[in-house]
Formats: sequence, C-alpha cells, structure tokens
Amino acid sequence: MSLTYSEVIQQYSALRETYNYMLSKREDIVAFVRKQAVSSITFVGCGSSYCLSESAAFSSRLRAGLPASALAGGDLMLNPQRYRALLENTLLIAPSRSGSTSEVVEAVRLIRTEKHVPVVALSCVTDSPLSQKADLSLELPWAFDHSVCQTRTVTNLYVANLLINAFIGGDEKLIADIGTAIEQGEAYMKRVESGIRQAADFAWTNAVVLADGELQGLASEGAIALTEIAKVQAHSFHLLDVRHGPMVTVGADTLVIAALTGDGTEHQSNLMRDIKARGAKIIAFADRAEAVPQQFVDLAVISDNQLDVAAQGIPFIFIPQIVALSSAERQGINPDQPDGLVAWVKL
Ligand SMILES: O=P(O)(O)OC[C@H]1O[C@](O)(CO)[C@@H](O)[C@@H]1O
Repeated sequence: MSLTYSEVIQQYSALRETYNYMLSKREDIVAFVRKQAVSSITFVGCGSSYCLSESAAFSSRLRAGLPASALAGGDLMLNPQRYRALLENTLLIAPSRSGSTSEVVEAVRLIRTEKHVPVVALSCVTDSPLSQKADLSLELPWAFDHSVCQTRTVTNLYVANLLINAFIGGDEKLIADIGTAIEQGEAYMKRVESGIRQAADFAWTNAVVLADGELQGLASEGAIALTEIAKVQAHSFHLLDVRHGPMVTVGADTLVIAALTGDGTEHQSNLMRDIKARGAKIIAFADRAEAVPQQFVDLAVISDNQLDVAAQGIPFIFIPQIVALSSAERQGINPDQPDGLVAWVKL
C-alpha cells in the first residue's frame, strides 16, 4: 500500500480531529475577525493550497458576507505593490500544509513592510515559519501528509477554511452538515472506492474535472492531484463552461469527473449526453440519484446525504484522489515519488 493511499483512507479520522479543534476555536476566530474590522478577506496559497484558496474565497463571498479573493502565493510575492488596493483593510488567510512555502512566507513579509496586514495561518505544522508571522495561528498537525502530494491535508484544510467562513457568517446549518459529512465518511469510502477504480480502469490520457461554485477550487485540486500523482493532463472547468472551448479535447481518451447538483437538471443531463457522445467515460457525483442521468454516465457516485453543497466537497474530492492512485498503479508509477516534485517549494 502506498503512503499516499494510506493518507487518503485516513482522511476522515483526521477530519474528526479538525472538526473538533475548529469548533473549540470558534469564539477565538470570530472575536479575532471582529477585532480587525476588515472589509475583505484575501486567501493566499500555492499549488493545492491555492486551489483551496479559490474555494475558500468563494465561500467567504457567499457565507461570511465579505468581498473575498484568492491570490497565488508566487503572484503576490512578485507583485505586492500591484495588489495594494486589493489588500487595503483585508484579512489575509494562508492555508499551507507546511507553513514553509517560500512564496507565501515571503509574500506575507513583503506586504507588511509598509503596513500591518492581519494574517491567519492555517497549517499542519506546529510553529511553522508562517505561524510565527501570523496574528492568529490555527494548526492541524494530525492532518499533515508525509507524501509529496497532498490528499488528506487538502480535505482538512478545505474543511477548516469552510468552518472559518461558516463561523464568521453564523451558518449553523453548514457547520452541522460538515459534521454529518465527516461522520458518514468511512462508510462512504468503503461503499464507492471499488466502483471508482473500475470506472477509471482504461487507458485514458486526458482528465476533465467539472464543478461549480465553492467546489470549483476543489475540482482544480482534483486536477492537480491527477497530474502530480498519475502524471496525466488534467484540467478543471465550471460544468457548462466545458462547452466553451475545452470540449474539443474531450474524446475517447478522456475521463470526466463531474459534480452534479439537483438544480438545472435538464441542462446538466444534456451536458452529460454531449460529453458521452464524444466517447468519454463519465464518473458523476451527486448527493441524490435523481440528479444523475444514469443513461449517459458510466458511474454514479451518490453521497446519499442532502447536505449543503459546500459540505458535498468532502466526499467529492475522494473521487479524483482514488482515480489518480488507481491510474498511477495501472501505469506502474509510484505515487509516493512523483518525478521532479518536492512537497513544498523552497526558493
Ligand atoms: O501547502 P503548502 O505546504 O504551502 O505547499 C503547497 C504545495 O503542495 C502541492 O500542491 C503538492 O501537493 C504543491 O503544488 C505545492 O508546492
């Protein structure tokens, strides 16, 4: 068993700790954010952590009632002056497994040379360089992935970001739904893993991950996981946006992973029909069977819990993780040793 696989299947035990830890910090987080009296939130991260930042910024806009954006750590490090207006009166939140990625640590230093910008560090290492710079440090060491590629860590950072937003916005339903998704996780993984492996067991070379809203950043993370673990070309798009260009790459060599929702079912069904007609294989994820046009998809992965859509991201990300691992195994690639990658970048 690869280290990466063992971390994937341990993600829910780490999530239980993360959930309890974040609940225990709820008052501190809310008091800290209120005290800063910020007018926006800016998330910053690199690679997987940037994808999570995209999802988190979307959640802030929807849930925390604040304008929010996501910046890639390298972009912010290179261009701190260019983003001055964006950073005016903002709260910077930096999710990072290592808390050591050079671009993020250096970006935080640079943007503070003129003015103090409040920073929340969210990392899986105790007392990391990022934590040391932060005004509020949230640490999830039990979620630290020892593999180069992040899997368990990603789900845990996703949940932590989502809870921060839910706490700020007082979204009790989302907080409860995240707890339910975590409780159901072990049974869900056991129920769906072998079907996902079977559906992905063909010689595909192109992967397309589709999701909307708060799950779009997670879909991008799914594409990164597929690329770094299985060394395949993978891209993510919003559901219907795949028709606006990327469709030309969809063919018999393509595996599509799509997060469907219960809304606009006819349009989503037509999209699956059109993708199927191009010869691709489709793994569709949804919270209920009725949301999936079974006649057009090769596998329907149903979480069977009608929870808040953002909580659905937790079971959704398991699909690209397992597809990436099974593809690596099929190609004889060791998922624990991705060619030319390090766990985090030190410049
Ligand atoms: O979350 P961290 O520790 O800042 O590191 C981000 C790193 O994680 C990765 O996504 C690996 O999974 C790399 O792309 C990136 O270098």
